[in-house]
Amino acid sequence: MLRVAVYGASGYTGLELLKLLARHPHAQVTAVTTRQEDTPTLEQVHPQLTGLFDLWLEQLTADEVAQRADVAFTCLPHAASAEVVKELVDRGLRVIDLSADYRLTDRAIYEHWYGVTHPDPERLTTTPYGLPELFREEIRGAKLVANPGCYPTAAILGLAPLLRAGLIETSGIVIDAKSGVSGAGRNPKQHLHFPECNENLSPYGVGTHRHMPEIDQVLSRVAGGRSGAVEVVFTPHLVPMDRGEMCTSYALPAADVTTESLNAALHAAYDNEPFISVVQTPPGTKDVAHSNRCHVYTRLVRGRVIVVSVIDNLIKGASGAAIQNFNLMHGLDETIALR
Ligand SMILES: NC(=O)C1=CN([C@@H]2O[C@H](COP(=O)(O)OP(=O)(O)OC[C@H]3O[C@@H](n4cnc5c(N)ncnc54)[C@H](OP(=O)(O)O)[C@@H]3O)[C@@H](O)[C@H]2O)C=CC1
Ligand SMILES: CC(=O)N[C@@H](CCC(=O)OP(=O)(O)O)C(=O)O
Repeated sequence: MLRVAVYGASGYTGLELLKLLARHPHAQVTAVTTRQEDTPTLEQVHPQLTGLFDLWLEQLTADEVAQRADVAFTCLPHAASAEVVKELVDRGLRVIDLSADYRLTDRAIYEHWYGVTHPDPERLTTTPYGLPELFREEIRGAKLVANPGCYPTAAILGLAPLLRAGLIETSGIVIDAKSGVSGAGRNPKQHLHFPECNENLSPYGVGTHRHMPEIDQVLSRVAGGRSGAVEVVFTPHLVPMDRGEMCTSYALPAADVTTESLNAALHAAYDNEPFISVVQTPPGTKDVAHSNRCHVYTRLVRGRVIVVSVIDNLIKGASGAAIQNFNLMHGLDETIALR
């Protein structure tokens, strides 16, 4: 049995993670942390967890956590997360970081897009990017894994097999993305207030969203330097629904591509993957809601390749992927607690 600590347990990814951990046969949650002075029970913070854990949220030092846990999930905002992660890794814990802190391998790019000094830059080049469908072997046995962002997960899963197969050009990729409001976390903000976001559809972070360099980095690696680095145009939209995420991506075909050859490349990549399905009718976010699944759909239309991918932002886009990485890091069946 692995003893598990969850940092930032009061948030949305913390909640989803705890629901999955509650049914994990090899995990026992022994610590849940908060910055707050009072110590509510998990049930008070998340009534959905009633009866599942006998735990209080606590302010704990890294030394205290190291005595109680073998593994930690850090469900914290970026920058705050790396401050904690470095202390835990130094004390021998394995860590799955749900924040963006270890995803970008270049410190200068991180500091440019996030506007903060990286608290633990030495680990940036050695931390695997936790997308098992692309980097499974690097994740196996790793001490620290960078869980991907939700939008990058959906976008990359749609585009990577087509890039790798040489079916799309590296330049000219456009990603039109949509997310439910839980993607922004539980902390209230004005644009997430019900009268502001209900019955409204709005783009944000146009040209400035920090997931753009993350997608570029991973797709450039997948393309293997073919025609230089990938630079996508990525525009996210906030959709008035609780959860779910869709990326509709457009790319230029690189060769004599057909809808059949596009589908063949996706099938070759995903037919043995437990959580990815290539579908033949346009997918919707409800098809994968509350699951660790991603559905991918592709067509060639008027000389453009279209790829649609859907995930649940809180599961395959965050906590489900974190459990998948936890399983891989510990040599367990990757699908435990996720089927
Ligand atoms: N929501 C999503 O769909 C996804 C989120 N992520 C990433 O996962 C991480 C967690 O996200 P999410 O659960 O949505 O966020 P939430 O805002 O819902 O929860 C984060 C928790 O972290 C704690 N916290 C907040 N600020 C700080 C701080 N400065 N220092 C330490 N602790 C803090 C808070 O707990 P307390 O007040 O009790 O201390 C809070 O409840 C973030 O990095 C996010 O970007 C990644 C993929 C998808
Ligand atoms: C709707 C909404 O606001 N979504 C978030 C995505 C959260 C996420 O996955 O971001 P991390 O990179 O921090 O993990 C955003 O656009 O910032």
